[in-house]
Amino acid sequence: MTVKAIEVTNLTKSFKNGRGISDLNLDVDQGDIFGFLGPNGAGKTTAMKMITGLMKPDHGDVNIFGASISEDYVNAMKHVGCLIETAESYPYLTANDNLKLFSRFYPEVDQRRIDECLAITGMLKYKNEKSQKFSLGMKQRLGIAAAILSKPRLLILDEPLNGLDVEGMLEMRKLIKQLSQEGTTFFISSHLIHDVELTCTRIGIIYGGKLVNVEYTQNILSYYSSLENYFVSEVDRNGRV
Ligand SMILES: Nc1ncnc2c1ncn2[C@@H]1O[C@H](COP(=O)(O)OP(=O)(O)OP(=O)(O)O)[C@@H](O)[C@H]1O
Repeated sequence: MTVKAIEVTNLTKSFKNGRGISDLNLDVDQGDIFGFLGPNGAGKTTAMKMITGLMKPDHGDVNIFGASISEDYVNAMKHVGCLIETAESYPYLTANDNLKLFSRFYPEVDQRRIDECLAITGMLKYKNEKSQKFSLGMKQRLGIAAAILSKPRLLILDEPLNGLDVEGMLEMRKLIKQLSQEGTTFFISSHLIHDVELTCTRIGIIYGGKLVNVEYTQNILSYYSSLENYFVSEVDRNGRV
């Protein structure tokens, strides 16, 4: 049996205001483009921060390719690239120099690979421009370029379409599919139902801090006319909170 890309067990985080994540259990198989779909405030970023070790859960654990985030962080994150919340870069450095700085964590990443990542994300033509002049979409692409530098087996992306225009969204979707065909597994959070429907092979719906259901996109679309109809029906079935 192949090891799961991500295994989340009983993940719980309760903020002082009573909101957070409650007893989240989910698996992401290798090869999935897993869409973590939920409205604003559903708990996507909180879950993703715990999955990538940026936030400590109250309970539960996460295994990535079999290694525990809480007990074996370095091994768990060894094959992971991530982009959580907004893509940060050094504004006074060029796109190229930002990636060079980032690549110091990865001895195998050379200038050729940096150029390759800039090309893959459509940023090669802005290679020598400082990131302070970049639009949100360009910063997002630079963030993805940084996340794929080390050729990670798993990419964890929090709202990767944030700030992208229609053309940017099409390109990002194409990029995700291309990397997926080359063997990368994805865990992507989004509140954009239409985009998740077009991009993801499996979908987990999160609502009010709880995972409502997980299903293959193909199965959803064989029973429902759109992901939106499925989403509304699942949320209703599980009781709006
Ligand atoms: N540090 C915190 N302290 C208190 N409450 C928080 C904290 N971080 C998040 N929350 C609350 O937890 C809930 C989940 O927030 P989270 O940012 O995970 O949602 P999200 O699904 O990523 O939403 P969005 O799409 O708007 O980014 C929200 O109600 C939010 O107000």
